[in-house]
Amino acid sequence: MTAADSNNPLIAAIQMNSLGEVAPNLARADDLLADAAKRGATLAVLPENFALMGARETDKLGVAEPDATTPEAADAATPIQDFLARAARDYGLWIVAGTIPIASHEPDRVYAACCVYNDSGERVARYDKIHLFDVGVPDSAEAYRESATFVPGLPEPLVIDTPFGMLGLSVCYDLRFPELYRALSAAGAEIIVAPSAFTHTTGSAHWHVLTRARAIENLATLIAPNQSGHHASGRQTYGHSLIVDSWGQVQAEATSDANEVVIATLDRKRIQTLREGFPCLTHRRLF
Ligand SMILES: O=C(O)CNC(=O)[C@H](CS)NC(=O)CCC(=O)C(=O)O
Repeated sequence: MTAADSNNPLIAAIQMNSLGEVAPNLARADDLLADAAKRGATLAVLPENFALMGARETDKLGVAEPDATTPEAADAATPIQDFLARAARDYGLWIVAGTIPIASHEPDRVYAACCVYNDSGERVARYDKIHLFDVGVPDSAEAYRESATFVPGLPEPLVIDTPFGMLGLSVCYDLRFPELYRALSAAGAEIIVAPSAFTHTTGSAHWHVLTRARAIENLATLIAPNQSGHHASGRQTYGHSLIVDSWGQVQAEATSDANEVVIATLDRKRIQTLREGFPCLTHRRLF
């Protein structure tokens, strides 16, 4: 298998243990992307918050950037987005860049933006996380209020045309909202990404079931890189980054709780064959 085999490209989920400073996280992401490219991947997906898992949620405000494709960025520094464009171009790799904090119209809240770069380093899409993690974790002292720092994206499915198929975008907590994935597959998605920072507690209980269910329901390949290990906040994330095929089987899974690249073959033909022979997507009665 080579990267040139466009019907069966290699795809990578990049697991990270991101810490509290941007520069070392970008250096680590750079190494991992280079490794994915060297191993023949044509698409690599970074986890949520790959550039910063800070001591406090509000640390993300301090590193938020204007959207580099807008006039507001003309006089501003955009080091994270510059890095992503450069890495995609240098490594000839499509990159789905987990999430990064991008400025909103509000002074004290930002978007959790998932930007996609093609292998020439052009940004071809931006999805803003729709569902925000405002929860108390049952039977634990853990509580999260993502909406204190983040503005939700508009509730619209985003699917983009790529050389390896129609790619649907989602992030982390979105995995608990199956209607988004229905909307993505209805809009043509064959591959769905879900870059994540699942907590260790909820990941142990739900990560494999949620990712596999979304793949099974939609007969779509799911690429779900996760944060892993302990972070500057003292929190622990679950790891077990996954590539799940369109029949819901785990094709590749991270085995460490550190930085790791997991790679699998995307079988595009199988997605089509499955959808024709097992047409549950066309048997829908409600949505
Ligand atoms: O915790 C951190 O520092 C980073 N986490 C994140 O960035 C995001 C928002 S708080 N995590 C999730 O959405 C977890 C969802 C989840 O775990 C579930 O749905 O069970």
